[in-house]
Amino acid sequence: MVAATRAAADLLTALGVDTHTEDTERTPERMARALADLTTPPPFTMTTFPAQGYQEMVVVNQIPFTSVCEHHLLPFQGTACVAYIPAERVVGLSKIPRLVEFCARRPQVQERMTTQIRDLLAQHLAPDGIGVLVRAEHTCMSARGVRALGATTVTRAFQGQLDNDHLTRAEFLAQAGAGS
Ligand SMILES: Nc1nc2c(ncn2[C@@H]2O[C@H](COP(=O)(O)OP(=O)(O)OP(=O)(O)O)[C@@H](O)[C@H]2O)c(=O)[nH]1
Ligand SMILES: [Zn+2]
Repeated sequence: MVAATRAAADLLTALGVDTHTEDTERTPERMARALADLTTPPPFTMTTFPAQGYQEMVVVNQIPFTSVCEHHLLPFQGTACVAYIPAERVVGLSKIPRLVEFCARRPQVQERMTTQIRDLLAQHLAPDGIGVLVRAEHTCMSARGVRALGATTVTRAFQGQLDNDHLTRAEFLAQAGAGS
């Protein structure tokens, strides 16, 4: 963290921010820690169990996440809805928000985060179908630049039955609140 703290101090100084007041003398260190927290994926392991005859869609909705756009390193925040149709196994439910967090806590673009969630779930679980819908607000688009406060971006990724079967996909989109 020493190098990052020094770099943060240099950046703040270059921007004309005083880092020598009582309030701001530890700001470079806090800034370095905060940015490391936002850009370092936590460890991730998957736990699965036998499906025991369960064949219907499993939907985990309203999963909150915070990521940072790789263009401005500013946060984008929102929710993900992740669904799958089991083949042989089901996944430990908490592992789905953990998977979302694993994909979010790194410099990202929303589209790639969405497909990474799908592809990692496919790799670890091999289900019959996957649907991912991510809805987010980008502060690089609301707090600065175009200042489109309240604009939300929706991205989706599908695989297997959710990709091929329009009725199944429509059922997922209704669950994910895609129309709202
Ligand atoms: N597709 C995509 N674009 C993103 C995402 N996050 C940020 N961006 C965009 O990345 C683009 C970078 O454009 P540039 O023109 O290089 O940067 P800029 O001058 O800061 O652009 P403005 O934001 O329009 O002021 C902007 O249009 C951002 O809105 C994302 O997750 N997905
Ligand atoms: Zn951005």
